[in-house]
Amino acid sequence: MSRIAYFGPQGTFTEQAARRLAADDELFPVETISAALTAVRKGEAAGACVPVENSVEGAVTATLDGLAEDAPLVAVAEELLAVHFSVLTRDDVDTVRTVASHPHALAQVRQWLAANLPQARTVVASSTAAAAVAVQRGEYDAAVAAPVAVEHYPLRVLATGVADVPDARTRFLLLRPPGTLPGPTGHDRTSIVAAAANRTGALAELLTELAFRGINLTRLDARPIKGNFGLYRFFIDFEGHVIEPRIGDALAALRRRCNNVRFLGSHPRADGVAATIEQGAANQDFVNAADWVAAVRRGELA
Ligand SMILES: O=C(O)C(=O)C[C@]1(C(=O)O)C=C[C@@H](O)C=C1
Repeated sequence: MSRIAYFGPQGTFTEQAARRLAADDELFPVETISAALTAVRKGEAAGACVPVENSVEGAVTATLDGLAEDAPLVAVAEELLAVHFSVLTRDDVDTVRTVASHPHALAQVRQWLAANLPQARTVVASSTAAAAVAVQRGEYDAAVAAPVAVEHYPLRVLATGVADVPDARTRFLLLRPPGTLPGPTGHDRTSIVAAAANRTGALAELLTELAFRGINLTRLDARPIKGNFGLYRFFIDFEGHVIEPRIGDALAALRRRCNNVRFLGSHPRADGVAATIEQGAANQDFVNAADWVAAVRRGELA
């Protein structure tokens, strides 16, 4: 049994994801995403569970930035959770004047808050569960939290099933130091972060390397390279596993073209969606083509 740090405190959506991703491990909460990554880098945890993207609010930037810098970590598994919230308050609150939560959570319930608690001011907390803790302490009147939070913090449930977008989902990663990769399944996702050269067409060239090999993107995010105004690094997720010839071929091309490429993992997709294979871009096509070149070099074929 190993120790896995998760973005806490107890009662976050991330804790639920960690329970599924590392069911046999000992889980411990840390206050921030950055602290979860640091725990792994310092060897205090064997892995970390953190959110990476939400279908309504997009990238969890603390996770992206944390993966691009410092010692490399790789995603070995992912989990997808449906996200709808409970609004929690204390028994002594008559009128809700302040509502606290994680910024991603507040962004997912903006319309609900405007319609149901128009008088309330929103306050940012480090996580949904941290907001529940603050309400319990009397710092704020209500928290937008995961439904399980009420099992940890004895608060009054003002509303449940709160979500502006009914099928909102958040994707979570289980991160570990580089080591053995999970095996390919046919429904994998590979993630990289790359700093394209600062010249016309550099990003287009990078994406074309993937497109040429029939590789379907599942996400593209740009984040500023801090301290270099106007320069960005690109987080690119695509279908496939690094062990596959077509993916290895694309990664080698990106490595040639980019200033910097960091591999962030290949692992099965939580939604089980199989990779799209374009005509002429199957792994066997790459193997056959390489065999043909080898035969030409040996003078056996022309
Ligand atoms: O605060 C939490 O409960 C988290 O796990 C973080 C987080 C996020 O970063 O997106 C996870 C799921 C929800 O979308 C809202 C917040």
